[in-house]
Amino acid sequence: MPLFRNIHHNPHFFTDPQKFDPSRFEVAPKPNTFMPFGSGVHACPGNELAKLEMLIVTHHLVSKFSNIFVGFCRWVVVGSESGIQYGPFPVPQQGLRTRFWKESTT
Ligand code: HEM
Repeated sequence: MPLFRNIHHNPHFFTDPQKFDPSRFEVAPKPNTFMPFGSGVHACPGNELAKLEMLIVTHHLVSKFSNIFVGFCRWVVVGSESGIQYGPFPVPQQGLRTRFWKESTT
């Protein structure tokens, strides 16, 4: 399995590769420089399911816990927002504890 993290953080392909900036993956600088789900015969078979789940979660966050027109969110990260652990994929260290709430807009 290629070291995807090394490719995604390679300074030959990306300027300031350690900076959290997902937009740099919008257009891959070269073929096979953005492989979040791997490639080849062992590429992730859960690819489409994972993307669908992320879309659904984002939909609920935006439609139930924020208002993009007024510009507010009803969620906040509780505790540390920094720190990454690799196992081997990067995830927030000790999870990303978040508080959500609902309130009346009237
Ligand atoms: C954001 C979510 C996910 C990411 C980033 C991800 C990423 C990956 C990567 C990088 C690989 C290795 C590919 C390679 O060796 O070239 C992999 C393999 C695999 N993934 Fe995922 N995956 C995700 C979600 C899922 C889900 C939801 C499932 C199943 C429901 C799944 C099942 C698998 C399986 C079974 C393999 C092994 C495939 C093989 O070795 O033939 N993954 N995944």
